[in-house]
Amino acid sequence: MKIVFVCTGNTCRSPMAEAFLKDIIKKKGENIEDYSIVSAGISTLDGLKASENSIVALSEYDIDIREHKSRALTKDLIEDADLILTMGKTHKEIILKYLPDYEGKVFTLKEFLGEKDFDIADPYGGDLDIYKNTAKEINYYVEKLVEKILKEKKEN
Ligand SMILES: N[C@@H](Cc1ccc(OP(=O)(O)O)cc1)C(=O)O
Repeated sequence: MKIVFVCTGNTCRSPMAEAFLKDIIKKKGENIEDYSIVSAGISTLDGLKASENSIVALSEYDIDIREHKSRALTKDLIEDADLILTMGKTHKEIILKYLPDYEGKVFTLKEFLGEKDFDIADPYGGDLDIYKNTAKEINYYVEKLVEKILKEKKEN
């Protein structure tokens, strides 16, 4: 299964989501080789480090994202993915504005999990507490995501 998380800069939210998903999938005893889990940004450059506060926030979960390098979202990444999960509504809207054919596989993370409030707020420029809250929120939803993926896998 190929999943792409999308945010704006790919230095804060989507790298957290990517790292949480890899970590939780492994902890559930799943074979990580069965999954391709990446993240990308709608408006970024390739090769930027994760923001310092994101690195610190995830270190509290014993997750190390110091090696993360940002990547710009591409049409190829979207075409190739099974599921594209965006951090905000705008990210989804931008993708579908250019690539409307992929409507069936692009969702906000919260929408995909049946929530009404669609955005994971952008912590960019905020203090460490804001990043810790973002990490907590993303971790919560990624836990739910794993439950959903594994449930669907069992049923199929
Ligand atoms: N605001 C930044 C870009 C940016 C926006 C959001 C951001 O956070 P995230 O990686 O969660 O989208 C990171 C970077 C700029 O001034 O260019």
